Amino acid sequence: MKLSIESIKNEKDSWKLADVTLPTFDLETVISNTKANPTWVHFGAGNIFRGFIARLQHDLLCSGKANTGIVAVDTFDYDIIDKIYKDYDNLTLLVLMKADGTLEKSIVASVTESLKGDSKDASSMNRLKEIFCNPELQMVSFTITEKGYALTNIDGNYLPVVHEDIANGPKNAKHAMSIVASLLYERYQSTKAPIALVSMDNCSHNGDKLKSSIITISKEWQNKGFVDQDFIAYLEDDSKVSFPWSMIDKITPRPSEFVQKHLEECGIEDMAPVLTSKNTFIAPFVNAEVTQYLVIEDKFPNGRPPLELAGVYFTDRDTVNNTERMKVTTCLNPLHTALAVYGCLLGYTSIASEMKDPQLKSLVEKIGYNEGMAVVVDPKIINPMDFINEVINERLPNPFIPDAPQRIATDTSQKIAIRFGETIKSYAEREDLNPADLTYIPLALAGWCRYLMAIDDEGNPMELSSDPMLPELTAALKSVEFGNPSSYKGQLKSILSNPVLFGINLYEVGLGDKVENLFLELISGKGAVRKTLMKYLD
Ligand SMILES: NC(=O)c1ccc[n+]([C@@H]2O[C@H](COP(=O)([O-])OP(=O)(O)OC[C@H]3O[C@@H](n4cnc5c(N)ncnc54)[C@H](O)[C@@H]3O)[C@@H](O)[C@H]2O)c1
Ligand SMILES: O=P(O)(O)OC[C@@H](O)[C@@H](O)[C@H](O)[C@H](O)CO
Repeated sequence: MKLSIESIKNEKDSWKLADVTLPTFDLETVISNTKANPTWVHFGAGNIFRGFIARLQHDLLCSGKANTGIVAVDTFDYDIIDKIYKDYDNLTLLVLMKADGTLEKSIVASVTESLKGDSKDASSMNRLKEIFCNPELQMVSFTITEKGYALTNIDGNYLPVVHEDIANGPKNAKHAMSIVASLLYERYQSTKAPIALVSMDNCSHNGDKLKSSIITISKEWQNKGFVDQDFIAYLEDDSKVSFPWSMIDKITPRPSEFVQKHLEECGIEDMAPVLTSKNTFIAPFVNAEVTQYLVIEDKFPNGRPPLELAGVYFTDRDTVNNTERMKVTTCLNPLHTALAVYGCLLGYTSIASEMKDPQLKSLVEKIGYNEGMAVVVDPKIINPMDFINEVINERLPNPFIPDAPQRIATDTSQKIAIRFGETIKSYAEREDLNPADLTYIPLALAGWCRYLMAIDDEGNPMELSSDPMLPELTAALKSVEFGNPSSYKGQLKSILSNPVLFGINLYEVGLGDKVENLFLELISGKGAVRKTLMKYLD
């Protein structure tokens, strides 16, 4: 059987035999409700959206607590829409991987339409404009990766595409932020109805990041006379346009071959993953862990779906901030990035296997328990110690979650300021703490610099995961020779002093020299990465 609306309608018994739970709502009614009155649009139609966010609305639909679905949009990777959404009637086969190795399979059917945010695709863009002009639209959510919000490059100058969008005005916008700003301009011109824009990416203060990028573009358009001051006032009035903060957590790895095989053995056809031209690893199915947390600031000026009934926490901004800092800057994501860079250097392809490596396990324990926890604020709704214990003892070592350091190493330049810089800044702000006393966070940062040399610990060439800043970063390190520390003549200084990368100039807080010295140890020859880890962690 195939993943299609036709099949889930007509081959119910076969799906049951394959142990796949089917939607219990009337799909055609929900599709037509959403066509007429769309309430929720999501930008960034990738794995976490399909495996977590879409499932929440699906659950509300199944329990009769909602009657519209989600419109999924991609402004960046159109292959996802063509090959994964359109070809499978917007359905997702979700496979949750339990700690005992069993797989829980279901079909998520809450996505009723999938569109390309592509100025060359007039029909998609017209439909998007129509949706944004509909006063029923309540929320627009985002999982477009950290780099999706960035308007500037490593030097703080606008990216070429942003320059173009500013010059061209709201028509023909290309960057995700300009596309959204142009759609908001349509809404402003037509109904001025309120709306919430909810970033669900792993960025600190993600709502502010989204707001700042949208307002920056809009103000540039105002300077050029494309939009009026009242549009800016509309965006800045949070009773009209709100940008709630959020914290999202569910380890959602790239599609695994093991899961693909299992599904094919169950008789489900065409399950092969796709690596798109934009480097997205995606499949008709999504494999993810069971654990999940979503905490959202409750600021929805046009109402929202009752997602609390699907397990989402709605709370105030401070609580979201504290949960987000706990997860993204201390208890999960910094540990992930440390495992990512050292895992790649040491030839690992599995996070769970890395957790069996005594030095790597110790590294994440020291970063989390010893260094990060010192500045964590208890968010009250989730206990930080319980959370980190679950991450270190259950989630990361779970052998059934097929996560790889190579996935997590993607776009590290966009994440390092959030994952480590925030803790360093907190140390700098505290009277009783000194960033220069940190050891394991600098070891992770030096590991990333060593990773950028694209040579593994055996001295073999190593493929780097994609990252928009790789060209500049690898060029800066080009003259550093593996096995020859004397070739190091301060090539890291421009990197380590760049607040765009670390959120702070590392030399100003006494960490620049420390990272340089650790880097020298890590480049000293074959096996130097392992030797350095043993020196600091055994
Ligand atoms: N996968 C997880 O475990 C997980 C968990 C929590 C949060 N997140 C957040 O979600 C984000 C996406 O994760 P995913 O697993 O869906 O990744 P993915 O690779 O499956 O999908 C990435 C999505 O982002 C879009 N995108 C990428 N670069 C963009 C750009 N420059 N402009 C606009 N859109 C862009 C892609 O088109 C795609 O839709 C992460 O970066 C993270 O912030 C992921
Ligand atoms: O998704 P990214 O690229 O921000 O980061 C990679 C992982 O650290 C991340 O996806 C985690 O799996 C996730 O944050 C867990 O909730």
